[in-house]
Amino acid sequence: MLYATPTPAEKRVALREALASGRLLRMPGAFNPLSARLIERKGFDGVYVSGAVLSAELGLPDIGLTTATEVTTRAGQVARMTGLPSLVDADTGFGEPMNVARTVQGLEDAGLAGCHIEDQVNPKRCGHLDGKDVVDDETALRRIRAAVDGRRDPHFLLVARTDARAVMGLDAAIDRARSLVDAGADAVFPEALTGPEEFAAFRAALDVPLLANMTEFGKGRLLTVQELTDLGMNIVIYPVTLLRLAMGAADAGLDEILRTGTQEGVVDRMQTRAELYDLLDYASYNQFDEDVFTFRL
Ligand SMILES: C[C@](O)(C(=O)O)[C@H](CC(=O)O)C(=O)O
Ligand SMILES: [Mg+2]
Repeated sequence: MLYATPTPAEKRVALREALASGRLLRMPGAFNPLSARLIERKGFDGVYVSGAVLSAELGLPDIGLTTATEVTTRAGQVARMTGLPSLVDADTGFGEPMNVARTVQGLEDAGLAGCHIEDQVNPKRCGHLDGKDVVDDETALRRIRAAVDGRRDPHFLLVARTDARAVMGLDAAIDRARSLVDAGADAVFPEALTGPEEFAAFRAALDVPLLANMTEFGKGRLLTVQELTDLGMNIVIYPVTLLRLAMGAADAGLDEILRTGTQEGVVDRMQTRAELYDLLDYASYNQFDEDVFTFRL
C-alpha cells in the first residue's frame, strides 16, 4: 500500500541474485506505475522503464527530448509501486560524464535497481531506426567510467548499451562491448542485432550478463523465451509492448463509440472496476483508515 514493501537496496540485491541464478529474467516495459503492478502480479521478474514509452507518454518522439529530471521522476514513480526491481533506460546519460554520474545518483535515489547507458551521439534515435550514429571509443568509455564512479550502491546494475552493430558492424560492436565491460559495466545490451546468430556471437565473446531487446517492428524477428534462454541471454525486455497493446485497444474502443454511439460492445474487453481496485490494493487503504480512526490509547 502507498509504496512497495521491499526497499530499493533489497530490490537491487534481489536483481543481482536473480541474475546469478542464470535464468532468463523477463522485464516488460511499464507505461505507468499501475501497469508495473500488473507486471508484478503476473509473475514477471522485473519492470523495464523505456525511454521510448516515456517520451511517447508525453506525446514526444524518442529523440533525446526528455530530461534527466523527467526520466528520474517517472522511473521513480514506477519503481516505488512495485516490489520487483526496475531497470530504466537512461539514454546517453543526459550530458557529459559528470552529468552521467549525477544521473546515476538520481536514479539510485529514485529507487531504481539499474539503468542502461548507450553510446549513441546526441540527439539519439530509437536503436532500430536507420540514420543513428555512435560516439567514438573514448567518449563511450568515459560515459561508463563516469557511471561506475558516480554509483554509490555497488548493487545498482549498470548496463552498457552499444548501438554500434548497425553503424560499424558486428565485430566492431563486440569490440566496443568488451571495452565497455573493461570500463566497469556489469552487463551489456547489444542493440538492434539482426538475429539469433548475432546474439550467439555476443554470448561467445562476453562473460557478463546480456540483455536482449524484443521490441516489435524492429531489426530482428521476435525470439521466444526458450530461444533466448538457449542463446544464453540473461534479461529480455519488451519495452513498448504494453503501450502498443493499450493504445491499440484505446484506438479500437474510441472507434466503437463513434460507430455505435456507446462503449457497450467493448466493455467485456475492459479491466473491471473490481480488478482495478484489487490491483490498487484498495482494501488496504480502507483498513488503514479504519485502524487510524478506531485507534485508542
Ligand atoms: C529499448 C528502447 O531504447 C526504449 O526506449 O524502450 C527502444 C525501443 C523502441 O523504440 O522500440 C530502442 O531504441 O530499441
Ligand atoms: Mg530508449
